[in-house]
Amino acid sequence: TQNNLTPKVMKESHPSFGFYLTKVKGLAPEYNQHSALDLKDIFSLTKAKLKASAQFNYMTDIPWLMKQYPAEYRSCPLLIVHGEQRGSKSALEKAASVFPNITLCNAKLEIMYGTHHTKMMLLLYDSGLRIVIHTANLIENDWFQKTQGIWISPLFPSLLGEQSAHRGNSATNFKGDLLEYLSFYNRPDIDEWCKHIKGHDLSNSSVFLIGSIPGRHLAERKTSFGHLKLRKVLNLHGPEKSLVTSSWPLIGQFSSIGSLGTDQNQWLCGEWLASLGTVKGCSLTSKTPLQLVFPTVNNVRESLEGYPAGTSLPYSINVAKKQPYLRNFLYQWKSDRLSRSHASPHIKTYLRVSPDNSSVAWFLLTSANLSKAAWGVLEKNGSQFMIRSYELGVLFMPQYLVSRKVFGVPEVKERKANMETISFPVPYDIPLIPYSNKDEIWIWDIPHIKAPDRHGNKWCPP
Ligand SMILES: O=C(O)c1cnc2c(S(=O)(=O)O)cccc2c1O
Repeated sequence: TQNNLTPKVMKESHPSFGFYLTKVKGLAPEYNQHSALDLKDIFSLTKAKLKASAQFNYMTDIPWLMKQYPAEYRSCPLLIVHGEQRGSKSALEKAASVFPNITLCNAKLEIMYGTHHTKMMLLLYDSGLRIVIHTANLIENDWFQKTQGIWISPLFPSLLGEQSAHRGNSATNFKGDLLEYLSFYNRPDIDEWCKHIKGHDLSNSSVFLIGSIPGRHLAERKTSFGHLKLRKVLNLHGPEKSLVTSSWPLIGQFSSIGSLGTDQNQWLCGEWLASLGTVKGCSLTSKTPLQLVFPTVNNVRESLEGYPAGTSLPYSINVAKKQPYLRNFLYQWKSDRLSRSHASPHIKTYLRVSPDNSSVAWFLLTSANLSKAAWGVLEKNGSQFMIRSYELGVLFMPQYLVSRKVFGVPEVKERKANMETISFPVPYDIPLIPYSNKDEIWIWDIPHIKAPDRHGNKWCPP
């Protein structure tokens, strides 16, 4: 019998720091009960009355989305922010036209190949505002058989009529950064939501916002977004370099990979790794060991979905063959602790781990895959920073969440003596498992016919 899996009304000091995964159908209850949510759970976390909501996403199935809202809220104003263009835009307009409460907002995409990847919900209640930043498309296929990440904010109280960009901010400047990110859409419907955000007290938000806005950013705006924003935050608020030395590996985990350049030292192990390897007071430690988690062909074949999981892992052969060096950094998807080794990853996470795999210096949940389009690339001798896509993520820093220097890693047997640390619920098993010499990286546009998946099918793309 399906016992009541909706979480108890969440204590604001939930030990997961507001970080959750999506439920996976068919798992034993304990793997779904506490730190896993589905969309209906998100709408039921509070008894407060929903007044309006905004959904920022890449793919939205409007009829399905409306069914996830409790019936009494299906007529509340809903703003859907998307990046559809041409045919798919008119399809979305057609689907939305059936629902008078839905307004569509088309994020401008003026740079080629840019997409609106950002996945965020703004939920305005009669007694507060909740923000959700996550990795799942608003389509059924993304919500019950994959590993997806969700950050749920506290229910931020109203400033009782006052609107302020500064009051109700936090030490992480979350409110300021969110307002800045939203201002770059330059859309009236989004500006309306900025007024709601200004009207609430976000001083309880203890995560940093790391967003990407398409553009060629100059001067101080270069560090407002993408990997240069992360570099700035780590430089100002990151771990001590005496503790987190360059021997601490950087783990990147994602569901797609872009063209990273023919030489790994150009972007990947150059400017990108220098940013993610930054610690307080210094950066440019590109000696950081790099570990990249991306599913093998076997990981996909053995997943709950079988080979079709690969339709959400769009790594193309034309890109892969230009960067064989990636092989040196690759690790498998494995999440036995959470019973999600077969829940194909659509989540994207980045973290810094100690060489002995006992501690985590910081953890980022984001929509950003491993690509220049998402993270940005310096151009014109570093004078401008070019980003193609909208992305959004939240950075969990131990000092701001548990006033400790590091998080622990869950299930670390030999806990160091008196290292009473608080674990961060990392969604995959650490230590990571490297690719075996027989493993191949998943590529979605070539055949995979050596062995059938659990549904008895092979993969023969069109
Ligand atoms: O969640 C997203 O934001 C996202 C973006 N793009 C995807 C693509 S593709 O546009 O890159 O071809 C192909 C398959 C799945 C995708 C996806 O899940």
